[in-house]
Amino acid sequence: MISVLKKLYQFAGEEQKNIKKSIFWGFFYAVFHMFQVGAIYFVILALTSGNKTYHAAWTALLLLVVSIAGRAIINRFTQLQQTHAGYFMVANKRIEIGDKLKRIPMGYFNAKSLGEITGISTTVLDVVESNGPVVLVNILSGFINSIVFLLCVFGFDWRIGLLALAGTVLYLFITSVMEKKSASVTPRRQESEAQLVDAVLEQIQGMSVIKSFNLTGKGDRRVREALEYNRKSNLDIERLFTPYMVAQELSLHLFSVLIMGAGIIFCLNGNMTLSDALMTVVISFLVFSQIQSTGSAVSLLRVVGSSIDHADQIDEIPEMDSTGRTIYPKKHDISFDHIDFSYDRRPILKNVNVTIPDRTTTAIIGPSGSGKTTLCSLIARFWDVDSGSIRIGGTDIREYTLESLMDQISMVFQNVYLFADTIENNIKFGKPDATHEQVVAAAKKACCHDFISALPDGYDTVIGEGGATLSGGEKQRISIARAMLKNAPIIIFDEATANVDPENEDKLQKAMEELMRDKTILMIAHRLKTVQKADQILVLDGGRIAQKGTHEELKDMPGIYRDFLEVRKEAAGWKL
Ligand SMILES: Nc1ncnc2c1ncn2[C@@H]1O[C@H](COP(=O)(O)OP(=O)(O)OP(=O)(O)O)[C@@H](O)[C@H]1O
Repeated sequence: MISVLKKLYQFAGEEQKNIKKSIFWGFFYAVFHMFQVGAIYFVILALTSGNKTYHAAWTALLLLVVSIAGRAIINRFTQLQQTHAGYFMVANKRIEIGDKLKRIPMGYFNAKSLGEITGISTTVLDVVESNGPVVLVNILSGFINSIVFLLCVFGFDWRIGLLALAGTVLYLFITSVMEKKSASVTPRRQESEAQLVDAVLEQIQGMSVIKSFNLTGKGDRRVREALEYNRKSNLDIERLFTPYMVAQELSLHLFSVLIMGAGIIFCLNGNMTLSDALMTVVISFLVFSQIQSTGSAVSLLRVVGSSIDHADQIDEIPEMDSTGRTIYPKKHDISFDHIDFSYDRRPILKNVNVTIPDRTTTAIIGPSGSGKTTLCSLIARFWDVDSGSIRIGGTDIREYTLESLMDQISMVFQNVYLFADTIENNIKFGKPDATHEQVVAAAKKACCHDFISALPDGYDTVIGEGGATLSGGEKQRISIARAMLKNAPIIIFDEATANVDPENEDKLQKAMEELMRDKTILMIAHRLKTVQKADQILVLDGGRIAQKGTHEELKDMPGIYRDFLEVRKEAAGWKL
């Protein structure tokens, strides 16, 4: 239990000061609580001594008022401190996770699903946010307050003190056994919650497919299974905890009765005054209240601890960018030096050895699955090569910091992702300090100014998550405007013509030509015109460079490119 408390305290980071304050004020809360006990004692003394004056009643009333007001004020401050600590310690962790995810290989997103990461950032951290500081403060101040109360009881009567101590020790023993047992079931609950988030996310993302295949009602099998697993793991926790909770309750009730009985017996035997015996009855009701609230917090502590472990798993993923330098090369030629690359253990690119000279355009073509997208992704270090090296301006890309590497590159892919934000902010994504005029200029060059201006809120129009409220062609042109504004010297381009109507295709083409001027371009080409105009054509086949040259050099040479030209429109699996 102590190790989990330490872990939680360390997790709080900068918020430790608020937690410390909360515990400090928690001590005074207990002192004000003792005023209430004092008030009762005053009344009992007055009633049993026969000295029935208003003085005792007023004193008791004053003590009660001070006790209630003091606790109310302290409660208000500690609640604020705890909410602040909970919110900020988790907000900091969420920002840390976001930063971390930018620095890890994309392969992680294959192995760990989106749902797992979403689950950690939402439900898992929510548990820490809403319970972490409360649990920590309740346990620590609960212990301090119990000790203070016990010392007072010992001061009052050592025999009653011993009974109260025995009850407390028994209660803590049962609590600690329960806490250890819970270690075996709480991680399973975390896992089931992450699975549930994963299943729900997948269902929402695939909703259009579910609807189009009329699978409503059947498509939620994974969600149902995840719900069932979640229900079962929650019930397992309850089943495991219930007997211990009953034992906790019984032990405290037993010792309350023993304390009460002892007071009465001592009084009857003449070993205790009537007023002290009455006070003992009062003590029997109050003495365990603090330790009881500590006990309930302990059962939550394990859940919070295992949530922290779950969230900390993300820290253990090795980062890609630990040794990079900030480099801004003068030239932006890209060279692939005998590179091999596999996804897990499946070889995809084999001995690729080619250079893309500075400020030239290289078109990559090849059958679906030949490795075109993979080759492009390696330049931005979405993954690292297995062997060989990729250099930009003569320097291995692994020597760049991720920031300085990404400053050299703009990527425009077919699947454009736009954030649920204004169009202006989406265009400014690669250059957040750009002015409105610069945004408009980029949008004009990318042929999207007209359709943006026609929207009711123009550049301030908020687009749906992923660009849901725009057409495919509009999204692509916005992503080109984004790349134009960033003005990186290297453009990696998936020439997108699929699902774009002829009018949009012309506009897209114009936008692309504008973007490509004076840049080093690596383009997955789909249009014959683009391929013919390229300074260099790479033909990828089965992860190898099968042919390399200009259109003029390759068009009459026997080989894949010539076959491709001849049958380009009919050939299955080729994209044009
Ligand atoms: N993230 C990934 N994890 C594992 N395998 C992958 C991943 N991405 C692609 N692959 C596999 O690697 C191979 C090459 O894929 P890649 O997308 O690079 O081909 P491509 O030539 O761009 O195809 P297309 O023209 O259809 O877009 C394919 O067999 C694909 O299944």
